[in-house]
Amino acid sequence: MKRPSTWGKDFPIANGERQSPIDIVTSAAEYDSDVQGSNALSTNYTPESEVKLVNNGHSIMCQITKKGVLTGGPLGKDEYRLEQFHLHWGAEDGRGSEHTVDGKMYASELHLVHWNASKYSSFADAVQKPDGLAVLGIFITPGVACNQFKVISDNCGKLKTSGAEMTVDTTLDPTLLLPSNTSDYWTYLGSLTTPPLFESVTWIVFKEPVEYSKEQLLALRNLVDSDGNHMQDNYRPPAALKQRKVKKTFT
Ligand SMILES: CCCCCCc1ccc(S(N)(=O)=O)cc1
Ligand SMILES: [Zn+2]
Repeated sequence: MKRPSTWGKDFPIANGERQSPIDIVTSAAEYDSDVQGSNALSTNYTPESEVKLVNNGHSIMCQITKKGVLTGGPLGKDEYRLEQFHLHWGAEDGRGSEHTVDGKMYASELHLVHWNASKYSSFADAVQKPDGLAVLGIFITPGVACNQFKVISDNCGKLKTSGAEMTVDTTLDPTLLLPSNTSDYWTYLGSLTTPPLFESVTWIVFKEPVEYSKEQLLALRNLVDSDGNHMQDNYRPPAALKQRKVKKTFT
């Protein structure tokens, strides 16, 4: 994939009104009490009984096969189905996340991608609809190892080149990839952060980062992309906020 600065030519929506990621200016975010209590954000994931991993040339992706559901919070009454998760990261710890918080970049960002199964028939059908997708963004910071992520990081060596796929014969519970606090998040209307950049994503970015070990981050940086280079810095820089408001669920 060419550099983000070149995307505007082939994907004019790159300069659209609801592009992602954004810099989250915490002082400008508006508290929204409506996303608490009974309609708090809720995940109900079924652990994968085997794990399908793909090096798709610009990230490492886990294709979900079990029924996993995200509801509540900013999603109204709709039920969003977990489709896949993947990550973005830097060449070093000081950069790599797509969203930033008051200009701060994290080392990596995990995206759990869901599609609106209450209104659409498939991910492909939902991917271009304004209320089609919901993505959970989890910031990653260097620290202790994340045990559930070992299923991915321990297999990066076997997924080195673009197009490589494998099925790992182990279970994986996506719930264990989430931060302990899933009540505090920012949410706003945005887009896919890679081409085709469709403006179809309700973003939910958790305030609490998750720790991965140095080794786990290094495993990501040793992957090879579709250009045959080390897969690093596969993050899009923040786009203009334009006429949008970011909501927050905490004071
Ligand atoms: C017509 C096929 C479209 C596939 C779109 C795949 C995709 C999913 C999530 C994200 S992200 N980084 O915004 O979570 C980017 C791209
Ligand atoms: Zn992503």
